[in-house]
Amino acid sequence: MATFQIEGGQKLKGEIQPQGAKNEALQVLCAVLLTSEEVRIDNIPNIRDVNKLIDILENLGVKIKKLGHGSYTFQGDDLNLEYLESKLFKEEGSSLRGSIMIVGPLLGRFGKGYIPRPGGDKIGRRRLDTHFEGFIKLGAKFRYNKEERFYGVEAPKGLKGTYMLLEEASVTGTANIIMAAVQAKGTTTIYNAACEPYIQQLCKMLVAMGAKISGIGSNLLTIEGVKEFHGCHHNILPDMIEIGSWIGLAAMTKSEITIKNVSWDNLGLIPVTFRKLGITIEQKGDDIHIPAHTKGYEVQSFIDGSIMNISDAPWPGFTPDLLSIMLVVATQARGSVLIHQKMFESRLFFVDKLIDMGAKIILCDPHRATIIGHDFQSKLKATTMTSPDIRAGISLLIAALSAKGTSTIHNIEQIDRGYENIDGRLRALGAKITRI
Ligand SMILES: CC(=O)N[C@H]1[C@@H](OP(=O)(O)OP(=O)(O)OC[C@H]2O[C@@H](n3ccc(=O)[nH]c3=O)[C@H](O)[C@@H]2O)O[C@H](CO)[C@@H](O)[C@@H]1O
Ligand SMILES: C=C(OP(=O)(O)O)C(=O)O
Repeated sequence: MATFQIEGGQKLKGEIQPQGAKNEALQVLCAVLLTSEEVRIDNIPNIRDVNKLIDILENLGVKIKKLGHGSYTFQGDDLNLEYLESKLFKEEGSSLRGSIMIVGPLLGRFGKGYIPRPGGDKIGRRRLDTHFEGFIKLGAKFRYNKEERFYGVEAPKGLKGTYMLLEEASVTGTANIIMAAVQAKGTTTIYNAACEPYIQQLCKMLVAMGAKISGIGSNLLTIEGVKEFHGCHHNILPDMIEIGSWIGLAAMTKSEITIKNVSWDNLGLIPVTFRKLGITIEQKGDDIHIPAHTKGYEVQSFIDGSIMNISDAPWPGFTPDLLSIMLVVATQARGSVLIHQKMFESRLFFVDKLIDMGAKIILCDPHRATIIGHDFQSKLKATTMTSPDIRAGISLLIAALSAKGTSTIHNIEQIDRGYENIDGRLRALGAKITRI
């Protein structure tokens, strides 16, 4: 278990280039399984979860060439499907959430797809029903080995297009079903589809490979199945969650930071939501400039004067992955705010660490926390803590960077799951952080 030691209270300054998006990378990497031709993907982030998925693809027999930083080619022309029933796959496949998305492409191409119960953040129940209900609708037979926690779907005679209304707009579920449906016979209509930029990017890549998809960007997708998929060249968008993390970090440490090439058009409500906390976000071309908030930032109120409430919703609503960061940034705001995490039931428990550091937070229930900001009148105090999940981890790191004294964060592998060389990039901005 690795650890960060952070000397808080340093002002940071400079430019940051966001990494490629983790959640998009996990989808488009699985899409290489659709074709025997070579697929090139650029801007792949060098993070733990993505590297684990690349290892899984390699063990499945995909030929992988690294062309340069973040650029790879993949060719799945001679796959080793026996790996799917091996002990190694049961270990590797269960270590991240994104591995679930190999099932859809494999089911469509080879008539079978298996997966151990996938891992990912321990942030509450994470069901897979949407994925498997979708495959069943497309004609697959489903089986689940409870003892081994091993899922399987099979469709030896191929998949058949159909209409489906998803029970939830599941991100990985929608991606998985799309990658199966593009290979099904006939037309599939998916209503209540998730439509995050990750999904839009996946659909654009699939279209470049030969798929026929309309409704991209909406929650109603129509897919005409095709037989052949070709190679393509895909470029991953900047990671909007990482961009939000840098915005929060800049505000809370009163630092002036420019985030380069953010793909502003794909940020949805992220800038508007940070502005609700009073944070100044300047758009300069496709960059975001955060000036030093020397006088702090003031929580806005609603038109009727009622207390600010920030909550998550499926896209184009505000992403749940930035609520932990919003919460930590609110601890130094002028004013109060209610953070409502509607999707995940265990994602707010990390606030006890912030309370230890002196933050004024009332955890109302597992989904809601009220934060009474300090307006920098009182600094958070350094402490020793353990990172419970990826976004709580980065939030605790932001708290430690703004705190008085030296903090220690254990289990930073959680942060490394989604943030590329976070300590090196922070040091380049002037932070005092060591990995031990
Ligand atoms: C690898 C990956 O891409 N992970 C992302 C993906 O996870 P993932 O695809 O696993 O998450 P889902 O979209 O399936 O759902 C996440 C949670 O939200 C709940 N839910 C979902 C949809 C809905 O309409 N209503 C609802 O309440 C689900 O019950 C579940 O508890 O999407 C999540 C939700 O944006 C993000 O936090 C994760 O970072
Ligand atoms: C919840 C997240 O990731 P995962 O779905 O991979 O666990 C996240 O990225 O915030």
